[in-house]
Amino acid sequence: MNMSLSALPHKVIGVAVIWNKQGQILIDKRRKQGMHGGFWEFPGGKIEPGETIAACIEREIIEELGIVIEVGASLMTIEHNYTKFTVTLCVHNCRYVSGEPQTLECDEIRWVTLDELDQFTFPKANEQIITALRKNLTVN
Ligand SMILES: Nc1nc2c([nH]c(=O)n2[C@H]2C[C@H](O)[C@@H](COP(=O)(O)OP(=O)(O)OP(=O)(O)O)O2)c(=O)[nH]1
Ligand SMILES: [Mg+2]
Repeated sequence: MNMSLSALPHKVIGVAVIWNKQGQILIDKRRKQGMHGGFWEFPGGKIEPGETIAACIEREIIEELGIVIEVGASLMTIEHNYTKFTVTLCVHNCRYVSGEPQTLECDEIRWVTLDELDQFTFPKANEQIITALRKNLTVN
């Protein structure tokens, strides 16, 4: 039987590319269970009804990592179809402000350089984000 994409759940996610003063980016390793368990990601999560993207990203980063950031410009918006759901990733560049990152909702946290990103496994949709960061492009 042919399932249309529209039959799948759709998630709209605010995603933070958080830069520190050393030019490193913060990534976290998702917990083992579920789809994309054990993958590395840029922190973020679902946008709640009535919430702006910036407010979502700020809230998610406090909830997941316990740190304060400043949400900056949009880097890009990505639509991606996974087998069991579809996502819109609203990716913003952000600046680290304060606090020590804590593994409140993930297994591991690292500050990495752009060159080091290859050493980590990300979900498929992230290829576009990493390419854009490397090219220092601003899309959308
Ligand atoms: N935060 C984040 N999510 C990403 C990235 N790349 C990517 O494909 N995603 C996808 C994977 C997840 O299914 C989704 C983020 O969802 P989430 O962390 O808020 O929550 P979830 O879907 O794991 O949990 P649930 O509440 O639906 O059970 O977006 C990324 O770099 N960062
Ligand atoms: Mg999340």
